[in-house]
Amino acid sequence: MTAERVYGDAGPGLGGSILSVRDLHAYVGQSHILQGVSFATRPAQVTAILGRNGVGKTSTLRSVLGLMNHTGVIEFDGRQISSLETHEIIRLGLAYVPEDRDVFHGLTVAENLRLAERRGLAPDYDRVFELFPELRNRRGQRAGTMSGGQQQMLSLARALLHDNRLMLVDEPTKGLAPRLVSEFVATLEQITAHTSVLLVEQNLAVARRLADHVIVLSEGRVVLDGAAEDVLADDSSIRRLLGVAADHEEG
Ligand SMILES: Nc1ncnc2c1ncn2[C@@H]1O[C@H](COP(=O)(O)OP(=O)(O)OP(=O)(O)O)[C@@H](O)[C@H]1O
Repeated sequence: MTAERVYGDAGPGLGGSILSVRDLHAYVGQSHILQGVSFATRPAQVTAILGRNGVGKTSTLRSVLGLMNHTGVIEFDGRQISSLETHEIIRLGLAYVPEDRDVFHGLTVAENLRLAERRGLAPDYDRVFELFPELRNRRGQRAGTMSGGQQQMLSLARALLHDNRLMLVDEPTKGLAPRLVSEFVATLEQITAHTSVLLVEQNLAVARRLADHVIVLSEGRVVLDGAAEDVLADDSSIRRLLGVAADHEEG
């Protein structure tokens, strides 16, 4: 199944793309969650996956990471990774920032960061503290006592300790107060300036600010795929598929 509308040249299997997904099917028990998802990220760009609740956005990220039962072809840097274990996939240079913020509440900021260090690689604490100066000041604080926004920063910081070819980031602004969303997006903009990102995002204003390329999922399938400015300008499709107007600004 191909997208119902493809804008420009964003078809699956695009030459030079870091991640290419073809005919991805994923299952939870008897439920057929992803029903032939195909797309390719573009080099050095932010690809946003949009869609209503439950359409399979998180399942797409989890399948790429080998965390979900799936079939199909997933290529990372030209290498087929569908049959690899998650730890092998991560080691190829893929970072995951999950929706539920993978911080250890009982551990301090410094301990959370130390646990994210990868064996044999030098962690880049300078980069992390430059992006998140507040975390330097809170090194001794238990993560569970920090605000949602601060925990989200820590979750991102854990992924940024090492260089990655691609970051998979799931709804980073979810649950953040509107005032914090804008601040957080500014930090994400700095990160996306030099790292390719596959971003799941429900907030259209955030997608508009960060995404170069957009795919829209509906019922486990890609239904729109193209340059962000083209896809997000298609008001009737956005209204139908996301339930909001394309010019709706939130947060
Ligand atoms: N572990 C699971 N057990 C049962 N159902 C699941 C599981 N994981 C996903 N699903 C179902 O698969 C469908 C897709 O879920 P997924 O989380 O991928 O959607 P989503 O687009 O990310 O939604 P949301 O925006 O709500 O996070 C949903 O109907 C969800 O209930």
